[in-house]
Amino acid sequence: MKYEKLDKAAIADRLQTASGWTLSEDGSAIARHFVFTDFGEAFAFMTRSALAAERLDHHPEWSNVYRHVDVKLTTHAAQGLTDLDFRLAAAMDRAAGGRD
Ligand SMILES: C[C@H](O)[C@H](O)[C@H]1CNC2=NC(N)=NC(=O)C2=N1
Repeated sequence: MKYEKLDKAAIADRLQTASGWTLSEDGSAIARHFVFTDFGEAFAFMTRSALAAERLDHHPEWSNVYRHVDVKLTTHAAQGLTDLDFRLAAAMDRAAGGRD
């Protein structure tokens, strides 16, 4: 698959509608920390996110401790951010709201 790496201006633009996500220092990834009421809610979020990731064929780097989920999104094949990262970020935001 051909991945089009976003430039600085495009990343800044996409970040405006990805509230809660922060850009890594080197600009190659976005990250968000999700907190849920308990482990069950965190894991349900991860399940919904995993299904969204499969649909997009784009996968998160993440870790889970109890009710916390740390997510980092980057496109390995492009060694930077692409449209897919922001699409997955939006899907994960919806998954956190239980709507995905
Ligand atoms: C063949 C398949 O499309 C690729 O291996 C996909 C799978 N998921 C992926 N996920 C992420 N985050 N980056 C990738 O480059 C990537 N590549």
